[in-house]
Amino acid sequence: MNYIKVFAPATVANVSCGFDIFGFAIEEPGDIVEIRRRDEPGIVIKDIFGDDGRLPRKAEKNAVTGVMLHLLKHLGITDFGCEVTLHKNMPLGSGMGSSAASAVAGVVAINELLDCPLSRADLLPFAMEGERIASGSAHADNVGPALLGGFVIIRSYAPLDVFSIPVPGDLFCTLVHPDIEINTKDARYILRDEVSLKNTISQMGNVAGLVAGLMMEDYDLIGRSMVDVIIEPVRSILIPDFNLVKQAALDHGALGCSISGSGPSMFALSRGVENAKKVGEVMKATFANAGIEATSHVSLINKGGPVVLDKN
Ligand SMILES: Nc1ncnc2c1ncn2[C@@H]1O[C@H](COP(=O)(O)OP(=O)(O)O)[C@@H](O)[C@H]1O
Ligand SMILES: N[C@@H](CCOP(=O)(O)O)C(=O)O
Repeated sequence: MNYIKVFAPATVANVSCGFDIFGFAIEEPGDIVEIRRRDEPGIVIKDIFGDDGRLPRKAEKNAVTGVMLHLLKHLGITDFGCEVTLHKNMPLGSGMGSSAASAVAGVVAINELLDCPLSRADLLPFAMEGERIASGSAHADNVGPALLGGFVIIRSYAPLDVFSIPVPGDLFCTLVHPDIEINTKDARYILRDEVSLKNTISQMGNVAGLVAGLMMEDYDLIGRSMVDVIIEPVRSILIPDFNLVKQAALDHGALGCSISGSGPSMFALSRGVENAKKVGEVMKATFANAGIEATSHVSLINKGGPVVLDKN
């Protein structure tokens, strides 16, 4: 095989109460990566579309190619050469798992081109290195679901223990991106190191309730459990009119609403596609009242993860 083209989806990380441990993939948007072999060894970035020239062109500095270098090193391959084209289909610093989509598409593509020496699940630590390149932190709650699909739980980072759980069939995500930028690195820096016992107890109850709600298809329990007393109060100040946008979503039937990843995107979960669309409209309108343009995506939870679009 000389050429491959791979799609990897956007993701919603944290899912309110599960900082660094919960995430799910959505259907669209997602990044697309093309890799073509070349005779000379080394990975070069040929083109990046959709980033307005902002992403690093040096292979080791870009999440899409940095993960490829990590994988080649692990496999002891020194003579491999390729050109990489990245189609960046979502904004940077969006809270939609933009860097993760690139990293996952990149690592899946090169693994396929090498005839799959590793399983998809075994690619996770390499995809996490893409997050380290992007934000200085190798969190797995975006790359996990982008790679494995579905609603993913990171039970432990050391050792890495990651798995997907079932979700109700009529559960829809509304993801709304206001046109501002927040880098994950900055949004992690402002978090406090210490958490009170009271907040820990409250958060643990909601984490347990959300998992149980998803697995038992109990929509009310899902909604009651989408409460984050630790991270949301700190980060929401970075998002203009956060409380109004959240309240608008809840007033129009969302089960729950919170920050997507480190923001500025916000997500809501709803029962049924019509409800999810309505919630998207009111969230966008509330941002518009604050003078902020926003775009929305309504999606089922994407159970498939990355897709090979073409190869030859
Ligand atoms: N392929 C890539 N796609 C997106 N961001 C990348 C990529 N490679 C490196 N980065 C860097 O990662 C940062 C954006 O990632 P992050 O802050 O986690 O945002 P997001 O929430 O959108 O993933 C930017 O500083 C960007 O330069
Ligand atoms: N758990 C991470 C998730 C960051 O998600 P992103 O989509 O903003 O990159 C965090 O909250 O820092």
